[in-house]
Amino acid sequence: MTQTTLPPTAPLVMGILNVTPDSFSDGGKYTIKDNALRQAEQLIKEGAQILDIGGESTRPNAQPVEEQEELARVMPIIEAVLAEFPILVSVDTYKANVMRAAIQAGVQIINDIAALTETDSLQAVAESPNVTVCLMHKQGTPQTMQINPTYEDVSREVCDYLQARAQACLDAGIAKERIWLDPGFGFGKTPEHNLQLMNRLEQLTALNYPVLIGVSRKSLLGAVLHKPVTERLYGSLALAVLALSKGAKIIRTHDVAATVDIVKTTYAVLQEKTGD
Ligand SMILES: Nc1nc2[nH]c(SCCc3ccc(S(N)(=O)=O)cc3)nc2c(=O)[nH]1
Repeated sequence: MTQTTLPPTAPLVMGILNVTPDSFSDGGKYTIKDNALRQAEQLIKEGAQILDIGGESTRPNAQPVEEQEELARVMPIIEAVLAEFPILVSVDTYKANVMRAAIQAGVQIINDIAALTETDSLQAVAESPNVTVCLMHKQGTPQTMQINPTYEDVSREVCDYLQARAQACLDAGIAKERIWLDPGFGFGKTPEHNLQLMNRLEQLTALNYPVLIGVSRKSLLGAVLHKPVTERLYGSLALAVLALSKGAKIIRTHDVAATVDIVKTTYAVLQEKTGD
């Protein structure tokens, strides 16, 4: 088959919209619909190209949320954002029926931390003709993943897992162009594991799928900077620049305006063009 080499597209910025009471770093500021929509508007104003809407916190030790509760949280926001704003929407869920409802409502991207391994989720995405899916690596569950993360070679094992999950999608009839990969920073990794994954990110981008990275404000930065989540912007930007320089294509972040500028700047260097 002749490979059509498409012109390189600028990396995308995915803004985080948590609609969870105990969300990772917003502290549940945006649990009610109008607050969530105000935050959506803010992220779009700052230049986000994608809004990632999640109804269940998956940070370490977070408690799972029942399907009905997750639907009640995310669906009104998904429907309102899709109706009001010209922006791509992803839903951060591992539940097949939440995926189906979100796809039905018109989301363009499924962001699955479980890489379509949960019951019926691969089928839910395969039923759609065009939704994009981000397959993320994690070891264990939010309740267990940080107890004692262990690998022989974390970069190799993460790449092998994601390649296998991508193959499962291809076998289910999901086109290669619809698949993104993500190493899952902080999902069953020690700080050293996260540093190795970042330092060897080329191993993942070499698989030739768009790579999404989510390092915004995560504990790797706490381990390096010894600062709270509210003071990890500069470290988050440093990691984003490194990931972009290694070929990452989507950056998931709380801090959209700052990330938009480092994406533009890094991309200008990589293209040797100002972008005007
Ligand atoms: N594709 C994709 N989706 C994501 N959704 C989330 S929610 C963040 C959960 C969390 C918070 C904090 C830590 S920690 N202990 O490293 O600070 C780990 C996980 N993240 C990601 C990510 O990366 N990719």
